[in-house]
Amino acid sequence: MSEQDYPFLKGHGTENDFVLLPDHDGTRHGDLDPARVARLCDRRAGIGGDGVLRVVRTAAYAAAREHADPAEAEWFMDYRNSDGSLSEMCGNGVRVFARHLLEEGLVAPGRPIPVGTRAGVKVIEVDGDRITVDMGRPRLLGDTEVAVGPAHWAATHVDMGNPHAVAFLADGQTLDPSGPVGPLTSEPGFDAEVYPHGVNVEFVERRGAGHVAMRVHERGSGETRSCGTGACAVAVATALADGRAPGEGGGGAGDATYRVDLPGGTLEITWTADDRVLMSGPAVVVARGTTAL
Ligand SMILES: N[C@@H](CCC[C@H](N)C(=O)O)C(=O)O
Repeated sequence: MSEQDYPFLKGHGTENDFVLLPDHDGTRHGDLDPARVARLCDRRAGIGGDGVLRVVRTAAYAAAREHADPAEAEWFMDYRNSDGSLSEMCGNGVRVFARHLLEEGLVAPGRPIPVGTRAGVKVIEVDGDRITVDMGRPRLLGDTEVAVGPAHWAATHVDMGNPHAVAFLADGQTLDPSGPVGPLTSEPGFDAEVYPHGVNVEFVERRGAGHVAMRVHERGSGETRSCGTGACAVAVATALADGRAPGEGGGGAGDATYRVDLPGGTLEITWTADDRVLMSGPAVVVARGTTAL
């Protein structure tokens, strides 16, 4: 191991995969350079990942203290997309992050784990293989439109801390890459006035009562095999369409739970009667090592 080498770990939640960089005192990585994030995430020349999770104490990182109180959340997830850009939130990432904290003995077992993010503090509970995060209140911001080539769809604008456009396929359309959604090798079209900082776009196929399937093109990472905030946005938009949204005028009488199938696995999303979104599914750390990248 040379002096430039530093530790990393690799983990994923339903195959949404991340490089974790422990930097507890915030002295090792400073403000992560986007080019270095891209090198780490490169699937041929790097470690490979949809994003990077820097593991830093909230108290040790000035940017973290703008979003989270160190007294409330000891740890901060400094998230970057694979192109090096920042995002406010990553739902699968925060579940992998909690798994890592627990495995390393950095948090007490059997207790809720608060983690600071750029979208505020999220609380995670671990029950064996299942990791559940309370994503807080979704924001429903109206209707918009997305496009892939000549095909276009009406979409629902949902903010889960980060921006999403959820498009339901028409009857007879499928998510198969041979269909109108295609292989998603480039960014879908969207309204730049609605999303000046870009957007994560979800395409949804209904599978039955309380059950949907989706594919996602993520801002800053391209098509991924899963997106936690995307699955939450999809469940919220589906509940809205089904008349199951909580609260006055929403029509819902209690919790609305959806099974969301993604290429990399299945997540269970509940929009609670008191207007919080809970996301559950597996999250694991699969490797550790050192790198000089
Ligand atoms: N995969 C993530 C979302 C990551 C951030 C997103 N690409 C953005 O730019 O907002 C998830 O699991 O939520």
